[in-house]
Amino acid sequence: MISYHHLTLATSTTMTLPMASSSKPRRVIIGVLALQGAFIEHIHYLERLRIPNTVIRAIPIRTADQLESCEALIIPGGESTVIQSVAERTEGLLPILLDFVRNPQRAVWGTCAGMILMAEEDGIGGGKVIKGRPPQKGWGGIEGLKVWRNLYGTQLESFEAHMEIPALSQPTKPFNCIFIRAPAVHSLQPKSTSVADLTQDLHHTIAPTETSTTIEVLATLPSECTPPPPPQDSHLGPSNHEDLGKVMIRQGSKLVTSFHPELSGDTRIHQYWVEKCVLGM
Ligand SMILES: NC(=O)CC[C@H](N)C(=O)O
Repeated sequence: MISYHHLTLATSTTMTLPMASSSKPRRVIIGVLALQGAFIEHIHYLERLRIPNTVIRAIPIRTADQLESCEALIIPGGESTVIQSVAERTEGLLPILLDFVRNPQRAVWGTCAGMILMAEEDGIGGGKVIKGRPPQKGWGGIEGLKVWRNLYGTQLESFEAHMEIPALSQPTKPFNCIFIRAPAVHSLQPKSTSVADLTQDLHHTIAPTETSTTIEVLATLPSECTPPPPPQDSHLGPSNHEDLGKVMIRQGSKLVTSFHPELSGDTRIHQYWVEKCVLGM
């Protein structure tokens, strides 16, 4: 089911679907925040997708105007403190970015550092505290998500976990999940919504009235891979041990993954996000 080993170069084939030729294709512009980190890989993966009757244009986002031209956004992995500080120093960008990320109608996907940035406003712990700067703030996106930066350890503790993810196409084909100084979920306690664990369920359905708010846990690491709990006396409060291994979480149009699908050689998570969160298929 799941194998776990240290990081090696990953190769795999991509999945493509035939283009339908009949009706006028839907055009969608997807932005990838390009302030720092692994943004170009996401652009390349989006360009590889083949979704019937859909034309995807993937563009790098560095300004508020560019963001406003997009329907959906990926916040890539990299270094969340650097992405935050470049966003702060880019005129007019941060307020538009925060509105975009917090708007339930906008599809947003955060990978690794991007997941950190999609935590609650006061929901980030761990990592280095930079002297003279206030604690890093989350931008929001997933309700009740608190994360702990670098809980799996340093770059040297990077690892791969081959996991079956039931929500994806070819669900029994393991996905190569690559963790690089990944954050762990400190706790996932939404105030007004429910959390559905879909890691085992191949035939799940979420009632239509709940789809916009229900939090769906789509992948969880096995217990032997989960990191040790963070300090219990931090400003985040006690962590929830059961939440630590949750590595792929969706809430309506929002998705977070603590690993790097854009380095896996496999486009199935990009396909999933575009189909379910961006196009609502
Ligand atoms: N691979 C990554 O995106 C690492 C995230 C990084 N540890 C951070 O705190 O932002």
